[in-house]
Amino acid sequence: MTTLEEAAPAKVNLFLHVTGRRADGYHLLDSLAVFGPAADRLAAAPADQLSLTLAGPFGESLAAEPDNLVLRAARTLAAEAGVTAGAALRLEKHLPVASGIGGGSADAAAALRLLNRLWGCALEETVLTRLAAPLGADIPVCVASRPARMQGIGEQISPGPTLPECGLLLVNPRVPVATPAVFRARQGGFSPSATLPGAWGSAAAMAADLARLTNDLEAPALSLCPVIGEVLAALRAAPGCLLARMSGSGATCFGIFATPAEAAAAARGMPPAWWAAGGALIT
Ligand SMILES: C[C@](O)(CO)[C@H](O)COP(=O)(O)OP(=O)(O)OC[C@H]1O[C@@H](n2ccc(N)nc2=O)[C@H](O)[C@@H]1O
Ligand SMILES: Nc1ncnc2c1ncn2[C@@H]1O[C@H](COP(=O)(O)OP(=O)(O)OP(=O)(O)O)[C@@H](O)[C@H]1O
Repeated sequence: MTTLEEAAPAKVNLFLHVTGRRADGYHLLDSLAVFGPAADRLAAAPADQLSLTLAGPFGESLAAEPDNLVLRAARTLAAEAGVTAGAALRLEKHLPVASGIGGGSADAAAALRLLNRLWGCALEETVLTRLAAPLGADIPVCVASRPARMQGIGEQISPGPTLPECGLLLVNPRVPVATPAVFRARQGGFSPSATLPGAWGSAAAMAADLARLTNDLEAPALSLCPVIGEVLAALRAAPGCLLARMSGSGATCFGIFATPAEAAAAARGMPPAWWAAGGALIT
């Protein structure tokens, strides 16, 4: 039987400015999303019914319920393409849940790509991106899983600067953080949109520019989950760390390094009770 597979890489917000708020309460953002160095894996085999099983180190933190984003994405695609077949889906969960690196969003986007192939729908990437938007603000950018600028509430996607080869380290203290609570805890006004170059020639140049920008959700997330401060301090103390910041609504924080090997070495130096993954940023 044919089994197809897709990787669902972590999404990392290198900066995240909250630039405004819509009448429906959703926030307008300006962010640069990049992907790597850890991923969930989704596999699909043909079947009459739609089903989902969970595996992997974080599989037990989720229930394979109908509201799992993978199944919601599958139903959305089937409805759009008029598919009546099912699929036996298996999600291997390597990314911590509710952690600011869009694990559920990456899984949903992977489901769209995977079932588009399994069911022979042949929908263009732009169509999958449009289908993704109502499922969650982070899902459109995860469809291509390529570095991209996110604006609007996340659905306006455009190419970001050309990125240098560099290393990325992700560290999560194993404390889940709920995205709506972080947006609610935010105080103060809005930030301007960022001005970005067309390309960064080195990790150091990228880190220097990013240091002038912020993650506006870092302060509210810290107020709800103080251990984030310890994660940031550990990253800043790691040899070769050029910049440390929180991703998305937290609690995962990232460090930028000149090389993937330095990021992987720094991962081995993090406290064993935390989740850490170091390697290459997908350019
Ligand atoms: C913080 C980010 O991770 C940055 O990439 C995303 O904006 C969040 O994306 P997400 O988790 O896919 O968000 P959704 O599942 O669509 O929304 C969860 C909740 O976050 C808040 N939310 C989300 C996105 C956004 N632009 N403004 C918001 O205010 C809303 O309260 C919403 O009910
Ligand atoms: N396949 C899935 N993987 C992870 N979470 C899922 C999935 N399906 C549904 N969810 C629900 O979505 C919520 C958010 O999970 P997710 O891991 O995507 O958050 P996040 O990393 O904070 O995302 P973001 O960076 O987009 O804010 C979880 O609380 C979980 O109950």
